[in-house]
Amino acid sequence: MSEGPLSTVGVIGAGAWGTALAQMLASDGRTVLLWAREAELVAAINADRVNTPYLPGIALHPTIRATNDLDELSGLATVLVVTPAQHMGTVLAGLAGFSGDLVLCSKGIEAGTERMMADVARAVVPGAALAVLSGPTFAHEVAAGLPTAVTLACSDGETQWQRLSPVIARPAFRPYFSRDVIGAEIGGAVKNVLAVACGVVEGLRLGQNARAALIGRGHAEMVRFGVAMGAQAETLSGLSGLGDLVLTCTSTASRNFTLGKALGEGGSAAALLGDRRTVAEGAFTAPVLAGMARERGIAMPIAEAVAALVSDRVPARAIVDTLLARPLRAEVEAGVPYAGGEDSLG
Ligand SMILES: NC(=O)C1=CN([C@@H]2O[C@H](COP(=O)(O)OP(=O)(O)OC[C@H]3O[C@@H](n4cnc5c(N)ncnc54)[C@H](O)[C@@H]3O)[C@@H](O)[C@H]2O)C=CC1
Ligand SMILES: O=C(CO)COP(=O)(O)O
Repeated sequence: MSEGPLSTVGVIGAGAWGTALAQMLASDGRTVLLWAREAELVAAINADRVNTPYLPGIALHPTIRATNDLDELSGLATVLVVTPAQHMGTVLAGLAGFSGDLVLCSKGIEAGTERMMADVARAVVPGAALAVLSGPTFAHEVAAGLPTAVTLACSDGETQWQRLSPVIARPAFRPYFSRDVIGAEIGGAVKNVLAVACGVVEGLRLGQNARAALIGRGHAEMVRFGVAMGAQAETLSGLSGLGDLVLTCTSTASRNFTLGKALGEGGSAAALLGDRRTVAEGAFTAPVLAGMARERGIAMPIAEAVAALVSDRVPARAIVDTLLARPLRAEVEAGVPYAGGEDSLG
């Protein structure tokens, strides 16, 4: 299906992912309005056609225009939101009256409120039609035009998909339709936490078996939590769940994995998080995710371990010992990966 004359698309957030999405969207010649928080970045993108701080080495298409003014995006039909998860609510407050399709691309859970990104957006921009775009998508690969597939979960179902898919799909960028908004959100948020854990395995040189075990048992945690929150298990085994989990748990291109590796090598979380410019969402999601799981009686020992680690409460080696000492149990119970058990990681 074609969308007629190419519509202008807005992108909020000019970090690596927002800029890569703008580049992908502009690849068919359409205008993309890219909102950046930093005035100097707006000027640099418009003058030099490159986003050196966040996506260096990519020559941006001429139809991308950066702006610092959210009002410029308020009348568009489609806007992608790509801020760090913890700042989405504050930034979206500047677009409160928006009534088009708002496509949420950030991965995380809001600390303090325990809100998923769609809950944040629904509260702040009540007139928008929400969708979630999530999947295995390293920004630099999408910006380079390499083949990529994502879940596009539409809260308004097929009608919204018919509107959005021609705007978002490109020959090498394939969205797959879903109605499972919460499932797509949980996959992206939880995999960041698990990627930190896989980085720790690498930093401690625990081997490939340990990494695969962590991906398998981490996925079990994702499914337990997701199903309890109303997600479909199938979504969590798809692109935005298992697909993204495998990508981020196996590559030093992942910021979350790299953070975990440095923690495994003995770095302190406070020091590692203190002066980074780019966002490792798992560090912010782990404590709130672990808290939500505890409140609901859902066993998530790996998420608990990462929460303890990013708070500098327990050293990495001690956490591994605790995980290995857990009682033996069934792998699957009544169709859901085993849900029982208590853990204490400090
Ligand atoms: N980089 C990637 O490959 C992918 C990232 N994502 C998600 O996209 C979201 C954005 O990540 P990136 O684009 O990678 O960011 P980034 O790490 O490249 O850049 C950090 C961004 O945070 C913004 N920022 C810093 N302080 C802020 C504040 N107080 N208020 C508002 N914005 C602030 C900066 O302006 C910049 O845009 C995250 O939720 C991430 O999980 C999703 C898929 C792929
Ligand atoms: O979400 C991502 C890939 O899908 C990016 O992962 P990192 O934030 O760990 O780099």
